[in-house]
Amino acid sequence: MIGIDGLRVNLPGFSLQGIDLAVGQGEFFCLLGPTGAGKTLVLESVAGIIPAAAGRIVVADRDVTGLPPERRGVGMVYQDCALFPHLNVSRNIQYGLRYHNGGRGAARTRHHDLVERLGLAPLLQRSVMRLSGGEKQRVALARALVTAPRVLLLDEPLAALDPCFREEIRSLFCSLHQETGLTVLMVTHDFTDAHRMADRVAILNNGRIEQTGTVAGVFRKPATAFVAEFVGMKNLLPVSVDDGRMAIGDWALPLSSDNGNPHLAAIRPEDVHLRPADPVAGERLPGLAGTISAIASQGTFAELHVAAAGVTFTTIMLTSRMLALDLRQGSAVNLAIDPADIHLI
Ligand SMILES: Nc1ncnc2c1ncn2[C@@H]1O[C@H](COP(=O)(O)OP(=O)(O)OP(=O)(O)O)[C@@H](O)[C@H]1O
Repeated sequence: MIGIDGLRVNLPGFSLQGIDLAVGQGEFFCLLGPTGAGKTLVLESVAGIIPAAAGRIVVADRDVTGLPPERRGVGMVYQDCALFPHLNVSRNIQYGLRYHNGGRGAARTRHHDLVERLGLAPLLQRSVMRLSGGEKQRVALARALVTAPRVLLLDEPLAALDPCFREEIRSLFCSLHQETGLTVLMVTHDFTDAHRMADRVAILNNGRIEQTGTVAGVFRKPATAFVAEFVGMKNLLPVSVDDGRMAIGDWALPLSSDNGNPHLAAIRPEDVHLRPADPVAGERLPGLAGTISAIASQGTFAELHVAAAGVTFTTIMLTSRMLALDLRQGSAVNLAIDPADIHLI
């Protein structure tokens, strides 16, 4: 439904360097990456706001590379909503139709349906300056959808919302997507959004795609150290390989022939299980003796750094459990890590 082939964009000081992406009909696809990675530029290229220096963009089987924005069949919602402050809610929504050809009757029906669906009826005459963050996003969404776009582009639509509205708008996007089967390409730098909404994701770094895959695949099996760090693999530890065995620090483990020649072990913090020093009788996971070297409180959770086997492992634990076990800096502990949870890069 959206095809991006070899897209290049050259700007002073930044370029998109050969982006390839295929988003299927009805798919909810998230483009993730740190700030300045080029995510918005990819969306703006699809929307026709930024010209491509090379490559091809296809929307709904039509090559739109040379078409102006209003003829591409895309609707776009921005982080800050980009509503017109001098127009009321109703006129902001109708503005979306200004540059679009199409039946007036059908547009009126869509306008009516969207106003109902998005709960905007009581707000139609209100100035957009007097709306909450969540209401503004609903108006921006209605303005984008009133043109009946073939695809919806969302540029960090949740980033400016406080947590309460964020959940409301997340649920709204999910149900709208399920009801309409619309193809969605959304930019975010929050992996929670991807977990909640996306079928697949691509991770962008400095103008290039590092990895594309299902949310679970990228989360559990990052292809590069950059992606591993981005998805929160707090343990990225050097691996040495010798004679069919590998070692993480002093911890020796078997190396299967499928593992190739890894240089990094990536382990999620929640997969590093910490117990008080004496291993529980019958413990089946391999244990490593260690000492807590630092504790960083995160409120409900605490991040614990544990020196073991000559390296430092990072784990997380409920603060209440940590206090109940009387764990503190310097406490002797035992770490259990299932080798199946070690992802080799
Ligand atoms: N019109 C432009 N002219 C020149 N440089 C630009 C333009 N638009 C974006 N850039 C630069 O291109 C780079 C990528 O910008 P982009 O907005 O795509 O990043 P992003 O991944 O969406 O970041 P964020 O998450 O912070 O929004 C940045 O360095 C930005 O300053």
